[in-house]
This record gives sequence, C-alpha cells and structure tokens, in this order.
Amino acid sequence: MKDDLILETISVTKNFFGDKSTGVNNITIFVPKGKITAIVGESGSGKTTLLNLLYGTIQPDHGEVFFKEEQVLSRDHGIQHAHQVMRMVTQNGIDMNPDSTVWETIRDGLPPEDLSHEIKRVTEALNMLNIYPLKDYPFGKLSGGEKQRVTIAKALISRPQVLLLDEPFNQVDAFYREALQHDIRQIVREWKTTVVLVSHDPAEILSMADELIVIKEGEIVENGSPDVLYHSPNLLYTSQILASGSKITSYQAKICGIKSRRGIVVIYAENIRIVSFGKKWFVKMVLFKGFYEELIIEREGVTLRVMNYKRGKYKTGSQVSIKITKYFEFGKWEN
Ligand SMILES: Nc1ncnc2c1ncn2[C@@H]1O[C@H](COP(=O)(O)OP(=O)(O)OP(=O)(O)O)[C@@H](O)[C@H]1O
Repeated sequence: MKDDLILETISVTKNFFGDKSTGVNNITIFVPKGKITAIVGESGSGKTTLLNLLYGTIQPDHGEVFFKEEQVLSRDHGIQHAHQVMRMVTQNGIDMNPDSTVWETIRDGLPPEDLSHEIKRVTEALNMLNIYPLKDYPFGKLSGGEKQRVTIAKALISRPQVLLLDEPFNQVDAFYREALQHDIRQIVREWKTTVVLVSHDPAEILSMADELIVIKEGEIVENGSPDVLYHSPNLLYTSQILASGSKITSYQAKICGIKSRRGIVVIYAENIRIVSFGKKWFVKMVLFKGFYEELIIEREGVTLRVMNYKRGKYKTGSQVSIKITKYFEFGKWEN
C-alpha cells in the first residue's frame, strides 16, 4: 500500500443471504491518510455495508480489506491493531448504557493507559463537542442531537487514526451541525485523523469531504474531488445526489433554448439567472430558504428550480424571464 493511503479494499463483495442485489459487489477503494473521504449514494446503495467492512464488523464474502499493510478481519476473529486504532460512530449511539452519565460514557472511550489523564482528556472532549454542561446527565435522557455529540466525543477521546462516521450529524440541529462539521475538520487537520463519512446531506458532503466515492446498487460508479464531481459529473446519478437541480428531457430543453441530442438535461438551480427580457415563465411557488429563495417556475409543461437571492421580489403567480448559464447533458438510458 502507498504511504499516503491508510485503508484499502480489493475487489470486496458482501451479499446478504446470497442475494447479489444486497450489500456491495467487487468494490475497490483507496482511502487517503489524514483526509475526509465521503461515501455517497442513494438509500440502500451499500454505504453502511462498506463502512462495516472497513471497520471489520462484517467479513467480506470475497476480496480483502487492508488497514495499512494489515488485513482487517472480522472483529469476531480476535483483537487486531486496526480494531484498536479505528472508531465508528453509528446513527443513534444504540450501544451506549442509558444510565451512565455523559462523563462516564466519554471516559469509557479512553484506552486504559490514558485513564490517568481522565480529567484533562474528558474535559477537552466535552468542550470540543460543546457539551460540558451536560456532563452529569444520564446518556438515556439526552436528545438525539446531544447523543450524537456524546458518541462522537467518545470516539474522538481515544485519538483514533481512523474515524468512521455513519450519518453522524443527522439529528443535530442546523446551528450546531455547521459548528460540529467545522470542529471535525479542525480535528482532522490538527490530529491528522482519517475520516470516512457516510451522509445524505449534499451541503455536508461538499463542505466537509476532500474525496468522494459515489456508490450505486452496491458498486462504485464515480469518484473524485467534490469540486470536480459537482461541476462536471460524469453521471446523472452523481449530479442528482450532489445538487439541487431540474432534470428535463431534450425535447423539454428546447423550450429553455437548449439544443441537446443526448436525452437528458440537468440544470442546477444556481445556474439560472433572472433577467429583464425574454420568454416569460410563470412563478408557481416561492420557497423560503433563509438567506435565499427557491422559485419553482413553469412554461409549456417544463418546470425549473431557480435560486434567487433578491428575497421578496418575485411572488407566486408573477412572471419572470430567465437566462441559463450552464447545464449538463446525459444519455437517455443513464440513471
Ligand atoms: N443485514 C442485512 N441483511 C439483509 N440485507 C441487508 C443487510 N444489510 C444491508 N442489507 C441490504 O443491502 C443493501 C445495502 O444496504 P446498506 O445499509 O449498506 O445501504 P445504505 O446505502 O447504507 O442505505 P441507507 O442510506 O438507507 O442507510 C440494501 O438493499 C439492504 O437492504
């Protein structure tokens, strides 16, 4: 394995009950050291299965998983070095004792040799995750978002080399979510931790990840940097996972002034500008999105989503003209 990589899967397959449509098939991935790699894909595409294979919670039917040069066997097959230096955070912290306090829960994540530094390390973890005031609360009485922060603190306190995160922030409210995403990025940079992240949230994926792995029906279909995959996706699937856009046929594209022979056209909401002249589109809906609005506009049976920063300017039922600054074309049979 190359020095800049830490985890690797070679042609890994894991199906459940012999059914090839479940789990993952023939997956080869390389996880760079000290970076955040996000696994993205629609529900049921195999993201959690892949994370469990990396962590050794399940064993592949075929293929191999490596941590550095060491093969990651199932956790049932005894302690291995990889198991001690990797931590996984699942969605609900289900394996926690509800009666333990937050302090005790996080302390239990400390390796025995570090217990003499309990006060310093637990306090540091509590502060890092913004949960110091909750230190004496029983874990079971916390909200979903608080539980997620405690679970992350418990995983981080052992300073793992690899942190595997499965939808780690889905119950954290918007304000703390951004702060937490920022904190995780800081930790990765400072401690040179490697993170593998599974998330459904495009904003989270794009702002946090250094590398993306796109998985569909148990297979890797595309990978690269968030910037490249967002701005030039090879697949319709990738564009739909990463961006809010409108998918229309080539025939409908003509109504938007686009000539396309490939079959499907995708236009991201931010690539449509409202201008003063041109064909009129009917504003069907105005969706409040905080610092911007999303307009749903329609003409001749074509519906488009438009990002609009001039809040309050356009009302439902009014008419607007548009200019499309960029679009993507995909083959008809791609999905
Ligand atoms: N233990 C299991 N037994 C049977 N089938 C399973 C098992 N675990 C996963 N699968 C199936 O394998 C496929 C991939 O599941 P997986 O949980 O890895 O997907 P996912 O991308 O993480 O989905 P989601 O985003 O909804 O969590 C699904 O069809 C799922 O039903």
